[in-house]
Amino acid sequence: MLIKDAIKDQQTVTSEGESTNTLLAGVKKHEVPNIITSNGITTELYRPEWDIGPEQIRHMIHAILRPGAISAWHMHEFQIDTIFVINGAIKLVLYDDRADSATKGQLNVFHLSRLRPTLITIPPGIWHGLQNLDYSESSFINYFNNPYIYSGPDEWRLPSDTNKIPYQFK
Ligand SMILES: Cc1cn([C@H]2C[C@H](O)[C@@H](COP(=O)(O)OP(=O)(O)O[C@H]3O[C@@H](C)C(=O)[C@@H](O)[C@H]3O)O2)c(=O)[nH]c1=O
Repeated sequence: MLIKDAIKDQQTVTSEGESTNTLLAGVKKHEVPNIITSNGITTELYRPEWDIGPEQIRHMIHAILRPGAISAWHMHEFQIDTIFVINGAIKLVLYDDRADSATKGQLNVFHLSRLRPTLITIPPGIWHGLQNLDYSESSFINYFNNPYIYSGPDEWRLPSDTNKIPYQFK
């Protein structure tokens, strides 16, 4: 007889290894191949004709997270973020609180690593948080459609342990 609290796994990936998760409205995911070369690895991160990222990259940052570190929660009114993990392993959690969104109230959780190079584009209005899952520094680049405005950043925040977002980092 099963132990009372046992929970049966549901499908999480297809036979092609694709997540069965539905992306939040406007969120885009684009895997990019590593080109193995005679001297290393080359990976494209932006092409204007891809259906990912902003029309034009107008700002870019490289952010390093210390082991286990959390960077949450962020939201932008006009900035489109495109995240690519450069090294290590990072959990990216998205939460849709947009009043008119078909996916309002829903979450996306991505486990990102250089082992499966993936670009994630986050539209304005989507709350997002990241956590370094590794035991050493992990880092990501984030390229934007707007330059960072030092005098008035397009940046809204909630504490990483807020109860306003139905997700708790551990
Ligand atoms: C984003 C950014 C921050 N800064 C400064 C402002 C502040 O003193 C310091 C840290 O700022 P932040 O906490 O915003 O940077 P960071 O901790 O890297 O957070 C970033 O996380 C990702 C997920 C995002 O969504 C980005 O918009 C940004 O908020 O760096 C810049 O000088 N230029 C920039 O482009």
